[in-house]
Amino acid sequence: MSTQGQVITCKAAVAWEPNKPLVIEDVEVAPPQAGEVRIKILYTALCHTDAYTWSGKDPEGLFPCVLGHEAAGIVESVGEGVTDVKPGDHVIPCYQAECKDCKFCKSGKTNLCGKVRAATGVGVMMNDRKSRFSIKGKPIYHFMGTSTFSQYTVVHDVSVAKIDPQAPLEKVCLLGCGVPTGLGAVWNTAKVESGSIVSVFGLGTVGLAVAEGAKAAGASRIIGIDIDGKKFERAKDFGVTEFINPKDHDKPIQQVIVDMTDGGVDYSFECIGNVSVMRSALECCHKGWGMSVIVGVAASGQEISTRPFQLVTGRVWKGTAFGGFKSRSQVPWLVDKYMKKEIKVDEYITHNQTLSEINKAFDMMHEGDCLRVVLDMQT
Ligand SMILES: NC(=O)C1=CN([C@@H]2O[C@H](COP(=O)(O)OP(=O)(O)OC[C@H]3O[C@@H](n4cnc5c(N)ncnc54)[C@H](O)[C@@H]3O)[C@@H](O)[C@H]2O)C=CC1
Ligand SMILES: N[C@@H](CCC(=O)N[C@@H](CSC=O)C(=O)NCC(=O)O)C(=O)O
Ligand SMILES: [Zn+2]
Ligand SMILES: [Zn+2]
Repeated sequence: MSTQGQVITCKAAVAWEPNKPLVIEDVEVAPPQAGEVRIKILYTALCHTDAYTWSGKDPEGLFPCVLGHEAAGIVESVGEGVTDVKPGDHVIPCYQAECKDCKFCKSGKTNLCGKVRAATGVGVMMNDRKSRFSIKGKPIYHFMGTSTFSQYTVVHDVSVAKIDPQAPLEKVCLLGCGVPTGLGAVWNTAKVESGSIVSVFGLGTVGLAVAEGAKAAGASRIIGIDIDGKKFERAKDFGVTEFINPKDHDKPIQQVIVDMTDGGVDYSFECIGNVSVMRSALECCHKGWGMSVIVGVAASGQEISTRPFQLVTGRVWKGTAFGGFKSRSQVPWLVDKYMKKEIKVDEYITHNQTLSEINKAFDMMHEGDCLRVVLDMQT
């Protein structure tokens, strides 16, 4: 029986309050309005940004909400005027939209899009500034324009990438966030050249994807820095050539790196979300040209600092959102690269769980051996 035009009642993990366990609830998901798409989510991974917002440290965090933004699914129905996808299409929801028409999209200078950001930042849909999720009439906020911890979600059409239907959704869900962010930080934001010396702070999924991207770009040395020494062995498989544990050194870590690289690295990447490490990442860069890219998301109220002289003497400080990838145009390309075995995805999945086990899955995510946990949403 078709569900088009009907309210769908399904299971979703609801964050009622910061830091309180998520609760699996029966949630009503309204039909998509004009310019919207309702997606049956089959698989979602957990990202540290979900945990960050859940913790209450995100200034944009709103409760109650349905978190989740790294997923894959199948279009169930579309609203009026939606032409780029149709029911049955395999898709990846994209928290970074791409309308191809706004000032940002047309600039050729950024992957940020202005079309729906004002609505997604406050947990509602553009059309009527309301949520499509409710429980017994009480609205539940959307999150990042994706809310993938629900068996069905509604997103804006500019936030949907249509992908190869042959691609395994239980794997390519990862191409909704962490892996593209690391690869793109190297390829799009820093534009690392062959022969470069690179340092990566934090060897979780994002940092390992930076290493993978740097290896593909032909970096001559890839220095991985992590306070958890257990991360080092696995990181070799992603391209890391040298390892430093800051706990093994008395000197500031930036000085250790400057000393071992004849003046500093060409490119550094902060993949943790720690503002003190962001400073170290900048200051380990080579005078005159070294570039540091902030990838990690820092808590509300945190600020970065350095001596301005670091920038006066030629170091460059940048940041990246979704690795600078234009989502609707380039996520399908990333899926194709995965299908051709040109990028890793499976290797980042260390755990599998189901939606009902989501709280356990978040506990796992915080364990040292975990990269990504993928949830099967339909069991
Ligand atoms: N800018 C963007 O578009 C995106 C940003 N992110 C952010 O990227 C960050 C990294 O994400 P994941 O790799 O999934 O996280 P993760 O928690 O798996 O990895 C972080 C790593 O940093 C290490 N670490 C922690 N403190 C450290 C310190 N002081 N010095 C050295 N290493 C330290 C940990 O041991 C861990 O291996 C998070 O802040 C996440 O929110 C994630 C996706 C997209
Ligand atoms: N809401 C937070 C900012 C969170 C943030 O920086 N998000 C990243 C993606 S992190 C994915 O896991 C991002 O793309 N930001 C750009 C954007 O438009 O949101 C805060 O207000 O601090
Ligand atoms: Zn993420
Ligand atoms: Zn746009």
